[in-house]
Amino acid sequence: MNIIDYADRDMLAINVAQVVAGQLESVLFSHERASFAVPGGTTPGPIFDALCAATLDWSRVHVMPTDERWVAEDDSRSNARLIRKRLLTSRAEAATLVPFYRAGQTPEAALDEIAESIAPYLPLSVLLLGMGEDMHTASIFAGAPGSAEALDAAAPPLAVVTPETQPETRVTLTAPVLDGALSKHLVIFGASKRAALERALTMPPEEAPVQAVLTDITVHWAE
Ligand SMILES: O=C(O)[C@H](O)[C@@H](O)[C@H](O)[C@H](O)COP(=O)(O)O
Repeated sequence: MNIIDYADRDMLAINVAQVVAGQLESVLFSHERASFAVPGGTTPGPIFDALCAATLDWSRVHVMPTDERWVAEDDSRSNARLIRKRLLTSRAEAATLVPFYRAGQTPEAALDEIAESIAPYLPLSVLLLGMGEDMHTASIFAGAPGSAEALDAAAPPLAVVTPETQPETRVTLTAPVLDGALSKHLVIFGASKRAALERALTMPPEEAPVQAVLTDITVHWAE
């Protein structure tokens, strides 16, 4: 795990966008397409704002959420909504979103169909993750129903997790898929998340799910 400290969040957003754009572009030099999984929450927005203007062949990039709250895309909590609004705009509008939410279906019933829709894009070319102060990442929340399955080394690509701290059920990429990404980035802001990451290094994944994806990852941190 490599940690890069930035002078401020703007510097971080610009640099992470440049690094990710470069990694996507180099994948596209030797592959027909590239896949990019991104988190929800408040962290990625500024990175998306910088990345969406990058000059690369976005028409060959498939973007998916690392996890989705099981809400309609017009719901303010939807990650697909965040991605469409902040990332798939400007030059990146040409990219393809691979959404998880399926209207009228339960997460459990939709899981196989979603797994089929993401299968062509695995392993992930580039992964961007966030982390909660409780050391969850994607929607793998310690102790939540479904998280043990999501952390299993033999887990299928997706799991349904129902964190009691969250207002809705989640569908998340599982640890093997996240950890198997070819280029991995974790972005965290603030002293408390930095301390939480340090704690996670001394804990098992069952108690600190982010621990399951920390091999060969670049952590980007700003106050
Ligand atoms: O859907 C989500 O919410 C994210 O995928 C989740 O894993 C997020 O990265 C963390 O909860 C951190 O959220 P903040 O960026 O808001 O701190």
